[in-house]
Amino acid sequence: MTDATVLQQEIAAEQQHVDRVYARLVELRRDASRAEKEGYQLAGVGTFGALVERDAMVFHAARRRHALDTEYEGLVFGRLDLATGAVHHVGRMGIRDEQSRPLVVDWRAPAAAAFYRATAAEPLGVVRRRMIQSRRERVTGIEDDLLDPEAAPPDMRVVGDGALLASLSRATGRGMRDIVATIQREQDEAIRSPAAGVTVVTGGPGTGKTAVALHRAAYLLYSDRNRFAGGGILVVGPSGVFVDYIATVLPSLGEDTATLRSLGSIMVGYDASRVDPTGVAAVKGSLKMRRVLERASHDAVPGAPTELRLLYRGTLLRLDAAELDRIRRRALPKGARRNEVRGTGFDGVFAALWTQARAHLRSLPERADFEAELADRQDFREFLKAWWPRFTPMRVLRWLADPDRLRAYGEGVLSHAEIRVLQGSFDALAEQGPTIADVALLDELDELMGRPRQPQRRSKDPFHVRDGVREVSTYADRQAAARAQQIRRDDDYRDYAHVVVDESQDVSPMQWRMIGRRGQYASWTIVGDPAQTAWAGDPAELDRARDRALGSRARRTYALTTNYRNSSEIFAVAASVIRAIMPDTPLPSAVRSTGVEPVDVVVDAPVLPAAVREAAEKQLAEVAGTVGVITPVPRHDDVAGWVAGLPERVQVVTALEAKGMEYDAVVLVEPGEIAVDRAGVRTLYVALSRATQRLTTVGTDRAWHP
Ligand SMILES: Nc1ncnc2c1ncn2[C@@H]1O[C@H](COP(=O)(O)OP(=O)(O)OP(=O)(O)O)[C@@H](O)[C@H]1O
Repeated sequence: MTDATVLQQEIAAEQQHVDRVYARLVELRRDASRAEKEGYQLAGVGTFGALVERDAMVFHAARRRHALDTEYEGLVFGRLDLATGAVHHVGRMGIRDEQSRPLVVDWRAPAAAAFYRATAAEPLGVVRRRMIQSRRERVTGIEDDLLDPEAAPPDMRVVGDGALLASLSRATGRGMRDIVATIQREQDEAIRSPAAGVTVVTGGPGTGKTAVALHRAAYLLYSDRNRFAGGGILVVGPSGVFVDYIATVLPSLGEDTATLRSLGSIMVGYDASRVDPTGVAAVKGSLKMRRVLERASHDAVPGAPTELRLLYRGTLLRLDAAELDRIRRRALPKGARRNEVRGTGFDGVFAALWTQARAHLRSLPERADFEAELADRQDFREFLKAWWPRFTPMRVLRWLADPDRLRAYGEGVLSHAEIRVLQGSFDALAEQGPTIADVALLDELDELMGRPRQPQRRSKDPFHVRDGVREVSTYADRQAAARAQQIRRDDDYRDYAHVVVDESQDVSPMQWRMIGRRGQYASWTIVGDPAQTAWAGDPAELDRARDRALGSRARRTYALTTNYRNSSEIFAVAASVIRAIMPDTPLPSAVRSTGVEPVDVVVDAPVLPAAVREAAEKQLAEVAGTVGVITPVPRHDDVAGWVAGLPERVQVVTALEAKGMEYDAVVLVEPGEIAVDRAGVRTLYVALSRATQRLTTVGTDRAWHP
């Protein structure tokens, strides 16, 4: 029998099983829909117990049906033949037949762990591991590993090779794909690490840290759904571009309950994408800023009235600047939150006016009436509003655009050089909104000042209350509400059960404080690579801030060692750049070779635009997937103009936005302008390690190359 015939026969055998699974899926879907409807009909009974039962039934049925719909594609992707003779099929979700015998084991279940972990050296009871590739319901290919030849029955067939390599060579789309079918052993160990404490995953470029972090979120949701779906999982990435890139992975695994946020959008109401130059970001990210902001949050309001003059029953009552200052300071001792003690400040004004009135006026009403009289006066109310307004964090941060205020707040905390670095960096706040680094400052101010009291927002609740039980009016409402119920949280929700921080090497000390506020009761997964950090500040301070956010929780560290993204030719260039400044940093080994060497183009400045465009066009012709054009931050808009009109597969991003991203081909513009200092060299290392197939560097200077 030829190899091709054997393969066809094995495919046909797997197809039979897959057909059974999909037939069962149709039944399960029907059952789930029926359960949803029956749940609804329980409403007619009207007892409290029945209503609660109905809520639970409809909710679970809706969730199950949703999962059955989303995990349809590639549902079964693996098979284990065990030494005991047992056979398990592994897939995106667990499915049982009518007698409750497993047809598919969920990839996160303990029984599936061997699929990812068994090796020839340590087969874990597995004789043959089979990867099943399919397109919708059709099995298209099979790849086997014979792990324990001694235990193999004589008729066992082994077909194909290189499932992992085949999957790595597929073209890159706009979003990251899930790797559920080809998770490697060292990755699996990190994914299934215990839920408690802190799991730290390190590894060089392309080692699957992001993929691991996301699959870990899915694993935690599976292993303890009540805790993690109930409390919520927050996934933090560096930029909006990155969050878009990873946004589809969890839904593709049937999970849509995690909250994804970039560092610029963790705080409610902001979605920053502007970046500061690295020197500015280093000062803004430093813990010294806490003291600077604390001073700002206690300072007098710019342009506020410096005296109060009130004509009261023919007598002038007057509080001068010194008196008002004294009242403010007394109401706002160190550590007090300005928005929360506003009432105390007003009480101070009333008290000072009362003292004066008593000294100058012979007949006076009761004090309460005196205060009521004043409070009724428009001019007095306007004074109070201007003297001690309700503060938003943005309002106070904008004060730092004033050089005198910045100098006063920074005095003795920041060096003169640091104050100079910050000067001007808050000027664009009003017009362009905050930078990513500013958002952590706003969050700190929010914490320092407390919230202005806001009118309670009426939430759109589809339920109404009947006999003390929440009710909805229509079947459609109930379905929608049942699905939305578990992900409906307060906008400013902070009590996450788990926090995943990706690209953690770029989280500044101030940003660790911002994230830490959202994970005080959480367990954590921290993923990163110190060699890729763009942080130009003090590394020891970074460690301290991270340690404080994580507290005394126990830590486990996992190191990933294989680069699955870059061809070995491309990674060799990236590696030479980082070795020049960090000779001892452990580097992963790239598993795939394409035989295509990266190209370095050096041109004169006037022809740079044409050379960049030409390089992008060439790569479009050579790869089927995405082409990333990576630029120094200040050049982004110019370069976008140079490649305007090229197909959508071409994406222009700055070297900072390229963090965590992946493209089939990369055109890297002016690498020398990125590698201006040590932090810049690390950023260049990131940019050079984004491509799976092709890399062209185009610049006016080749000195960046070690
Ligand atoms: N086990 C695997 N099977 C198939 N593909 C994988 C596997 N592990 C990682 N990959 C692929 O390798 C690429 C890199 O993965 P990922 O982006 O998670 O790496 P990373 O360590 O976060 O990289 P970086 O630090 O450079 O941002 C992705 O395309 C991912 O799908």
